[in-house]
Amino acid sequence: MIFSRKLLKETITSVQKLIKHDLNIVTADKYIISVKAGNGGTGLARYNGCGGYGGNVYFVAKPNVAFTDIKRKLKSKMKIRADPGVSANKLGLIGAHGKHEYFEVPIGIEVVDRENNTLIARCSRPFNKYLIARGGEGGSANTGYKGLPGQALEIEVHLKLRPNIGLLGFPNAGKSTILKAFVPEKSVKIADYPFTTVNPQVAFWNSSTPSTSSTSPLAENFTVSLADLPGIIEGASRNRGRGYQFLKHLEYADIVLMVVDCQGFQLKNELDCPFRTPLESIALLNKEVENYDKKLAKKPIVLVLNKIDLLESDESRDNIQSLQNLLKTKNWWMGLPEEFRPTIPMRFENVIQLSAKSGKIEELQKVLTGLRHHIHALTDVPENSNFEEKPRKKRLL
Ligand SMILES: Nc1nc2c(ncn2[C@@H]2O[C@H](COP(=O)(O)OP(=O)(O)OP(=O)(O)O)[C@@H](O)[C@H]2O)c(=O)[nH]1
Ligand SMILES: [Mg+2]
Repeated sequence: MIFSRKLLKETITSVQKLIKHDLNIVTADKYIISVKAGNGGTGLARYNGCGGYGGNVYFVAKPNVAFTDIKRKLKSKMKIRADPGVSANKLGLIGAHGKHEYFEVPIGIEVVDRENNTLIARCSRPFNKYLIARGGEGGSANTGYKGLPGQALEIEVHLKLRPNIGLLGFPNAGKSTILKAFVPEKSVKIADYPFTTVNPQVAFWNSSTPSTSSTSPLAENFTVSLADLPGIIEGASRNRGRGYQFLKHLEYADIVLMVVDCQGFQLKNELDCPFRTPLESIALLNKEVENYDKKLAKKPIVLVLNKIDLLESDESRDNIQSLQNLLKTKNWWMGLPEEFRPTIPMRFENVIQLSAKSGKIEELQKVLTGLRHHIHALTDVPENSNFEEKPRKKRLL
């Protein structure tokens, strides 16, 4: 009996651990939902009766809602509906308004209208409500006593991670190995083939470095979130290799950690996948990032030249040293052929040589700690919603 209790406790603990671990793996970061606001109720022409307005559909940003809760609540139908307005009749000349639908979503999601690919709302303010679809006007003399239809639209909701530090690089560069070096207790999938990481995953690193600045909110002991993203490939900004879905997670990153294999990169040993030197890889990553979003190329970026333990000759070590020196200059890209040159060349905050596999990442940690003035506390949510609500018209009757 005692034994089985112990076993049960152990099982519960390991399941809890697993769940905790799973929460940090982002298995879904986009849903498609059909939204329909309520139709207006019909009026009654003979008695000048007015139908009620249809209900609106709102999203309410809530801190304790997870992205996957959306799917859990909507199940496979993925539909959100608000009530129609009540029609006028002889006994009730003013029809009641339809009930609004308030749907809870996690903070930070973005809502895009699929028809014209426009951003409808950025749900960034906790407990704020965001109008997604407006209910139809109730029938009255204005509308010829017809109830107007509520807005109907198909939307995409996007989860964008807000990591303090986002890892960027071609496949196999060693991004996950770096994450693992930061958080050795986390189970991270690492392998010697491209696309090992298929879903973004987030880890938390606690730095207990003594404070040098009294102004930083994160002085002394601070925790930063790191997002390990799947490797992108050339053409990622045109969504090749689902690149768009991964680059979007860097939009809100405070610092981008760009990782490049110091021996260069080739996706496959095939003609249409040419070998890229480390410098070409960096320039191509720069181009992908700027094509996706110019603002991204201007973020604070730390560049890691990884796998230096694989450099065998003095000559190759010297070459990497010269490359490191070149990358610290403003015009690092100028010697490249035209097709590699970025439009917005990145200015690296720092360039580091590393062997992530060895786990010795103190220098990188020091550099990131030195950049903590760029890092927002994990609770900060930038506010930039400008969506205004239009009140329902007052009716005279
Ligand atoms: N020798 C050496 N190998 C490394 C180093 N860092 C990573 N590797 C190896 O490189 C391979 C790829 O490492 P990952 O960390 O999975 O690379 P990734 O960038 O996360 O790859 P994707 O998830 O496919 O984008 C693995 O076999 C690692 O063990 C390093 O510093 N030195
Ligand atoms: Mg990986």
